[in-house]
Amino acid sequence: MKLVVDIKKRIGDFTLEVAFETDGETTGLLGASGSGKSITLQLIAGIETPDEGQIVLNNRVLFDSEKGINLPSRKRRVSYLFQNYALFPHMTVAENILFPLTNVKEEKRKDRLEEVLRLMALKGLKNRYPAQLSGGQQQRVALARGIIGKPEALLLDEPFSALDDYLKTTLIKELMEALKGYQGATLFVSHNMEEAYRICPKLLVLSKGRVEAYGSRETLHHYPPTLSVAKLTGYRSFSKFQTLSSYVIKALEWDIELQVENIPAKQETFITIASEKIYLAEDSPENANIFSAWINTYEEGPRRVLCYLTLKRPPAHSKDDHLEWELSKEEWENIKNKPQPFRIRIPKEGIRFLKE
Ligand SMILES: Nc1ncnc2c1ncn2[C@@H]1O[C@H](COP(=O)(O)OP(=O)(O)OP(=O)(O)O)[C@@H](O)[C@H]1O
Repeated sequence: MKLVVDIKKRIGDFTLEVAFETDGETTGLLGASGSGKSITLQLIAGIETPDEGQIVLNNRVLFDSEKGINLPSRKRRVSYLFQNYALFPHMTVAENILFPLTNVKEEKRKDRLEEVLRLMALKGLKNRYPAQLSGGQQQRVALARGIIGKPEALLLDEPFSALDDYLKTTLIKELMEALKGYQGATLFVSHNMEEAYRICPKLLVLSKGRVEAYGSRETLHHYPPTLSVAKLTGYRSFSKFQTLSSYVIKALEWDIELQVENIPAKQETFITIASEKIYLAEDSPENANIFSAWINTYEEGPRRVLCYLTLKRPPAHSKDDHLEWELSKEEWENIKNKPQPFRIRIPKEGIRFLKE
């Protein structure tokens, strides 16, 4: 199962120009608001038409501007589920879900219905009307309707945005199970990195209508190529830097010299450090990249504590020059009453160079 997209579309001042290929692995579409995620899905679904390019699904050409091919939505075998899913109010849950299954024998329809009702945790609700369902249940009916016809591509535009956290987690698990057996190409738009990470082995990051990064979730998390991808993937401390010698840089915001493993490329102008990759220096035999740090403020979560460090004696700092340090509750209990400053260590291998 393969989806190949190489398209261009101008809408007003906005230009979308994206090219990527996905296989059976679910791909998460991330990017700031207005970066072109929804339009990309609409172009693949056939709701909008590209100005130029090609869309090919499992060797079937859905769109080709040069050959003049533009299959209508209903013939694409693509299911597009968007935020404002519309259920038919006068139809029951079962009727809504079965709606796309025309020309299918009654027995098969029943089997498929039972299968998707189970998958979407909707058993017992099949005779209700949409108005008698919660927002989350309605969303699951829409998902069930989207997959009942076994589309070759499933395009999900923030399908869980209306759900509370608990239900969201449960449904994400269920959806992951369902998608394991699903053979089609799946694109999943999300604003939430953690949600996308849990569901999607591959991530595609859009920025201003272009592909800024595309790769496995592990690669993008460990080696974000740009400042905005790093922000999306959860990095929170950034500094401009100056190269002092081959393997020594000066982080300007934090005013420290750091030994690094790699020589930065020309276009790389920022560095970042993962907040969980900072350690107490006490127990370390290493002596590179050790600094005095004061905790300025901290936020205590249920399992982790986030400290905002300053590497200069307070109060000579601004909010921007903080270095974020994430600790487990256990580590926090160990250090919270110790006198400051602490000695912290920033391992060379935890430092990442970023393009702007
Ligand atoms: N029908 C339209 N007419 C004019 N401009 C449009 C239209 N639809 C979308 N746009 C513009 O195209 C750009 C991309 O929109 P799109 O909805 O794809 O973004 P998105 O990444 O899905 O954003 P969000 O995360 O906010 O949903 C935006 O700048 C938007 O204003």
